[in-house]
Amino acid sequence: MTTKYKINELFETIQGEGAFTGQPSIFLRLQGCPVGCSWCDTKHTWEINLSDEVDQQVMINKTAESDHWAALTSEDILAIFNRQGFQAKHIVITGGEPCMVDLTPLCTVFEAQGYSCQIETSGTFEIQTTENCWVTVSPKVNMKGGYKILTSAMQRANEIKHPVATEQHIDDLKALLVDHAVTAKPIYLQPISQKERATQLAIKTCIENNWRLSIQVHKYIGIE
Ligand SMILES: C[S@@+](CC[C@H](N)C(=O)[O-])C[C@H]1O[C@@H](n2cnc3c(N)ncnc32)[C@H](O)[C@@H]1O
Ligand SMILES: Nc1nc2[nH]cc(C(=O)O)c2c(=O)[nH]1
Ligand code: SF4
Ligand SMILES: [Mg+2]
Repeated sequence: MTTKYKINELFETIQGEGAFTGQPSIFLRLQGCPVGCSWCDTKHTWEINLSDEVDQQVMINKTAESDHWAALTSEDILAIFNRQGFQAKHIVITGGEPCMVDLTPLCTVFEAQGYSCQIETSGTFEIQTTENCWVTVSPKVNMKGGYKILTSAMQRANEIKHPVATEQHIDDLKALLVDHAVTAKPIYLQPISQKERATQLAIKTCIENNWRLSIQVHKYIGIE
């Protein structure tokens, strides 16, 4: 049977985070995440209720965040890209937690059509995707769901992007890098929710450690 993915949002915008910041991108937001970060931007994606399934057109036409999702195959998704006239050639698969499902079939189809793929993941599930896919791991420590960061995810990561608001978050990241033997990867600090104190902490810590700053550009310029 052809795999169907539960899609909460599908839109074209500018990537606002990490190494691809500034890149026109098509975003696919998958439904479902059990990790439970208290400051999560996308709490509307957490629960998967079968009663929240909607038609693809209803999902695409959403004007506000909701927990509605549509079940789509890779081919359904490609057909929507074409119908919408999207020009971006980079696809960001996020959520929710996209790595709860095997993304290999999806990324294989996209890459065969000339797209590059990127996954945004918490690193708490096995990362199943193509070799060329860019993987952004944003490790989550001590969250409500109790999920643990996998060493395989830290090793697969092309970049590590850590949300920070307190010194504890920096200490958590340093411990993770040691525990999972991570060396020579780009490390981004991302201030949580544009808070002034978090941003100052991130700037200072980036300079001290030769890490990079990711400031969720889309929120500053008011795009999706
Ligand atoms: C919404 S998550 C979805 C993908 C995946 N579950 C994850 O956590 O990486 C996408 C990115 O947004 C970050 N994020 C979520 N809420 C945030 C917030 N309030 N401030 C800064 N970054 C946030 C996450 O850490 C992650 O890098
Ligand atoms: N513009 C834009 N860039 C993003 N980068 C990561 C996002 C996410 O929610 O995963 C995101 C998002 O929601 N919008
Ligand atoms: S892992 Fe990602 S989607 Fe899940 S709660 Fe945390 S930030 Fe939100
Ligand atoms: Mg977002």
